[in-house]
Amino acid sequence: MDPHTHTIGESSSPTDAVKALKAVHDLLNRYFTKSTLPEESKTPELTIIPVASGLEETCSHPNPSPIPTETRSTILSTDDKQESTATDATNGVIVESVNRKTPNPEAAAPEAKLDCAANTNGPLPNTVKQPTNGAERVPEPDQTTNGSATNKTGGATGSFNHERLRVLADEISCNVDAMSTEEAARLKLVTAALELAGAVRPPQDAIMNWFTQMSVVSAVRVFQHWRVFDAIPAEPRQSISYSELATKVGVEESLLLRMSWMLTSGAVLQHVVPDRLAHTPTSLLLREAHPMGSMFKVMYTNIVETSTILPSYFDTYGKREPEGPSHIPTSFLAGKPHLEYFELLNEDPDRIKMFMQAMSVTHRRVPTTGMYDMSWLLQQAAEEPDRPVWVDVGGGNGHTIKVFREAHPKLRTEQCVVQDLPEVIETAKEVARKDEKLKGVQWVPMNFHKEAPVKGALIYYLRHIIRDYSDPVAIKILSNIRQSMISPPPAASQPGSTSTACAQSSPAASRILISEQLNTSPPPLYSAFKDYTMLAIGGKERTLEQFRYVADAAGLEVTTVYRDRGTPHAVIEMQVKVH
Ligand SMILES: C[S@@+](CC[C@H](N)C(=O)[O-])C[C@H]1O[C@@H](n2cnc3c(N)ncnc32)[C@H](O)[C@@H]1O
Repeated sequence: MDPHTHTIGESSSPTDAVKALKAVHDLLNRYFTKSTLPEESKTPELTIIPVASGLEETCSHPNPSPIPTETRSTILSTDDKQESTATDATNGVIVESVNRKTPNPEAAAPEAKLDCAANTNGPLPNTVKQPTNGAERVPEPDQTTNGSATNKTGGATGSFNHERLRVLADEISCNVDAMSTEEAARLKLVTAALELAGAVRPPQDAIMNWFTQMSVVSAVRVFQHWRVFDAIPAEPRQSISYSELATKVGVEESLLLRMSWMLTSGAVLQHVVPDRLAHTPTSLLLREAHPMGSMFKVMYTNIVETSTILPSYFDTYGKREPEGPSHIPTSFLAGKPHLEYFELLNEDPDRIKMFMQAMSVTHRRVPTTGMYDMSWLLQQAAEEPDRPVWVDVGGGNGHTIKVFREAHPKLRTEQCVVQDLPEVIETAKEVARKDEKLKGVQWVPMNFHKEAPVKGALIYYLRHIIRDYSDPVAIKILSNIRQSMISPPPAASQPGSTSTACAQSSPAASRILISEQLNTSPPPLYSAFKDYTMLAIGGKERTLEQFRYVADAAGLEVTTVYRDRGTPHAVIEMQVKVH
């Protein structure tokens, strides 16, 4: 074989991975069926905090059916002061209708009835408990994609919960066959494997593992800065010698070599015998042009760089949640504490561009469409053709509207509005001029801390907005929108409107849809990390109870929660409080 060529990911093809996992499973099974354990591994049992993961139930289904990502049937009957919950077994969305006196119009639609018998997948991993009262019932989300919690296995406490380890081994086995075709199966497998690895790792190794991860992260950031990832050939089976690469990026060869070792041993790059370097699928994502490369830089600043000033930040502002929107850890780090996070980003055109590029990867991990029942909305939009239907508050360059329009072509651009900061809108409008899919969209510059200029829209959509802010700031943003929700829609207030349909039906009440993570308390690792990154910018991820708190303080109430099954993401619907 030509030593200068190789196959990316050669050592870990899917077939090898499957064989390896099966072998691990067999080994573990043999190990667990042994009646005795070595004396030294027997440590006193410690208290284990139960955190439901849903893995146990999943395991009764070795080959779950794929979860379609589009369209969700819904709901629900809505009784006074009573919550109801249903799981759309076909499509994987959990819908909760909560605490609303007025029945939802869509609840009566026959096609909206949930048919649990149609669930051919067997019981869902996150079966929801029946409600007891309005405040208590917060069903556990499917945490299988959210990271591991070794306290379930007892590994982190120095003892082992063998039953849990068996469940994990089964989980790995259950999902091995399906993982190459089903994203949900792959995620479950990865999560179980991580938890298993964490559980069988001695505590010292766990901490040593943090050091290796810190070193990998540090070396990645330096290589990004030197543009090393862009200097390595990206074509399959290509590599570059260390000496050629050193010349290309202008770095001493011996230094480049040492830094590369961190990344080849960390499986970020691939060493090709005898003296060459090649990309892996992971390092390809870290190149300049790739959104994940931008996301890495954003996270590096918000987590790693910010961590260096967090102690002095809290010494300065007090050991409490940042109130924001200015005087937050990231602006303190930048030496410009008077700025808000987005003011800081907007100061530097390259930085805001990088941020926007980074945000585009969230669509893969964080579902945008597919959770909310759009059928009633599209029907209402047709009945009120002059009314603004979809106001995307903090909608950036219209990327989310585009995703919705692709999924729901009946959503007319003329009824869609994108609102954002004036500088963002200016650029977005320019770009959108060449984009057929955004033709007709209205672009409205605004500041959501001060106003909500479009009155009486059917939906005010806030994706990844509220979580950027503390409770007082979130309450102000929601209160501003509430003011516009209680103002009449333009069609109703404009005499001589061309709409005839409008005259036949009364305008539906405005709703707010908040699309972001819905936390549990305590959250699993992946959700906790996201909340931690929000702390750096003065924001927070919220539980349902915390959403209810900000809604109530803004004169709103949470009416329905549409929870995605595969991720901790949800759409939280709010309406103006009626009592
Ligand atoms: C985290 S991004 C979310 C973008 C988009 N909603 C999404 O889900 O991808 C936050 C957005 O809020 C906008 N924004 C920040 N501060 C704002 C303000 N005071 N008024 C209006 N928009 C603002 C930003 O420019 C940015 O587009």
